[in-house]
Amino acid sequence: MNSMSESFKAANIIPLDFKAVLGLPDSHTWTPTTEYPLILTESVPVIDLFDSSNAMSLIGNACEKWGVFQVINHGIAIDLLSELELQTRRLFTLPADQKLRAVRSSEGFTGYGLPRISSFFPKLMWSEGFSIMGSPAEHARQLWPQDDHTNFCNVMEQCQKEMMGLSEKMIGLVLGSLGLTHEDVKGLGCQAQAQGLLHLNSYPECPDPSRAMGLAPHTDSSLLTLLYQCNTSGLQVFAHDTLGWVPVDPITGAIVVNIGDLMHIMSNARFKSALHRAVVNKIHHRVSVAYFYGPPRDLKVSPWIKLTDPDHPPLYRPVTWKEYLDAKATHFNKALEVIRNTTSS
Ligand SMILES: C=C1C[C@]23C[C@@]1(O)CC[C@H]2[C@@]12CCC[C@@](C)(C(=O)O1)[C@H]2[C@@H]3C(=O)O
Ligand SMILES: O=C(O)CCC(=O)C(=O)O
Ligand SMILES: [Fe+2]
Repeated sequence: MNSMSESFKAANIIPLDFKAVLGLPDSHTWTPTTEYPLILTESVPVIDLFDSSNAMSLIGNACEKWGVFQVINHGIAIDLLSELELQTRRLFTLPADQKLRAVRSSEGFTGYGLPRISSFFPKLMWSEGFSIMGSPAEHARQLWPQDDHTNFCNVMEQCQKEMMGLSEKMIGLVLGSLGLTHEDVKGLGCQAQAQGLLHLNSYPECPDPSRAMGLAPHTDSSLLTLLYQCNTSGLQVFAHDTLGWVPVDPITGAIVVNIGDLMHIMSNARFKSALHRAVVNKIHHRVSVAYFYGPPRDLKVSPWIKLTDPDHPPLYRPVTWKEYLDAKATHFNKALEVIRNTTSS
């Protein structure tokens, strides 16, 4: 085990043992930029799903302006979200060597590791993650070989189920706001085939937050992402009109909904995927949980016919989620440009 963790360390592909360092190591020191200010006078919309009379139009406006909004009264029980936070903290507070038993393989999607976008930056991020697709039992056994991991698995499985349900509901509302029905987008909105990935994020207390980066600016590759911030601030969204970073203040029990790149493609760029980042702080160990919702494995995603006409030609060529993730792994924030039709303006 030791030799494996040593070789990963040498290649810088496993997270730091955050508890073992006192100051910010050079490997994690970013040059602070003042290029884009923090904007405290604006905030992303908060939409009450219980008030179904105008939720759809509020969602449409939020997707056009921000690509992100928060939902309340979404139907996922607060007790389950609290359990989710507890189990997430339980995992990340394990000793570093224990977490490394469940390290994500280079080709794998699941397990413990650095943010996948780390290779695009000269400095490392002040965070670690753990991805789950389907049953987490195998990784849970590696993490807790002696202890009971039933609770961890039950909570993660229940959350995946609930988040899949909420994603389906949100997709319906987002499509509706574009004037589309499930009939128009055959192949989407079918729980049996849609794919979801639950991703736990951990941002330990940081000795020098102004020179560290929790999660560097990125858009998600999904159709949409649900994010539970566990009541600790840190998420910021880039506002393209005012050119600044807007904090997404956590609201107890609220879930953040992000438009991902695949929805950007399907809406023919009417809805922009939201550029966002996570900052860290000195006092709190912040955890968050993202659920990436995507189309069925073999479905080629392309701009919806109904949203295109001679004045609005399809801007992107068809891609599967897997093909898009491959493009993202090579081109990162330029992936959307790479799949843009060359004939469109
Ligand atoms: C399905 C996925 C989306 C994601 C890559 C992944 O395979 C699993 C982790 C996801 C995540 C979480 C942190 C930010 C992000 C850009 C990354 O590096 O890994 C996203 C990826 C994404 O949306 O492209
Ligand atoms: O932790 C957060 O607030 C953001 C997480 C995120 O952007 C992600 O997991 O893709
Ligand atoms: Fe994200």
